[in-house]
Amino acid sequence: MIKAIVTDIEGTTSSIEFVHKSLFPYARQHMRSFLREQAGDPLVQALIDDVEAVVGWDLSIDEAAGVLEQWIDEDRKATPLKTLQGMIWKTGYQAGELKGHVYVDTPVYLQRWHQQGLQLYVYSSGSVEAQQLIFGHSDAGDLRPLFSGYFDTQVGGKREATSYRTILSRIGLPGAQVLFLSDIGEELDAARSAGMQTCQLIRDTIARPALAHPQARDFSEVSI
Ligand SMILES: CSCCC(=O)C(=O)COP(=O)(O)O
Ligand SMILES: [Mg+2]
Repeated sequence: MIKAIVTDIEGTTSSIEFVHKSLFPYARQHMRSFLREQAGDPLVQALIDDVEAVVGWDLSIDEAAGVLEQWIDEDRKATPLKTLQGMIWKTGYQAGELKGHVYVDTPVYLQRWHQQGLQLYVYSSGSVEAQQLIFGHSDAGDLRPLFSGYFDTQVGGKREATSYRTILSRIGLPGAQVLFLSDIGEELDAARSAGMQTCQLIRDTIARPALAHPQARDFSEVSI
């Protein structure tokens, strides 16, 4: 019996278009000025140190901005980039320049599953702060009260089974009682390797069907 649902964001609760055409361009547009203004913040400096560790040499602020802009263009899921994006998006949401997209069925079924007593969690490459922002400032209002917890790449990459084992140990349930929702077959494969139940969301024609997993066109078709 399913007792918890862990959901991906991009392509699952929210559209890929919103992430790639609104969120990523917003972060790219503001990355350089954000780094220039916030370089004195020890957290920002530590994130730049993490970028330097990946590229293998010291970077000026402008060079770091150039690397991070390139990573945005390449859709890299690097943790320092994801943390910085969340910090930049926070300003955008607070200024009303960003509104978190969720599909119309997303709040309806999150609410229904929550009322049924299921525990709801998020696992996204976006930072925990970014996850709380998109659901806190969503088209359907503040959805954060529905969630019991959030996981990002601090637990590991989404295509690695060990990440899902870590999530299971944090949730405190066996994999057989946890359903993972995602649009990406490799993520579902990794979750299943860790023992989780899976369902692939095929929201649009961009999605690549992974026939090894049950499929749903929206949350109304997800079988609990
Ligand atoms: C938290 S909203 C931004 C999502 C994001 O940055 C991203 O890279 C999409 O990752 P996901 O794991 O949700 O597909
Ligand atoms: Mg996704």
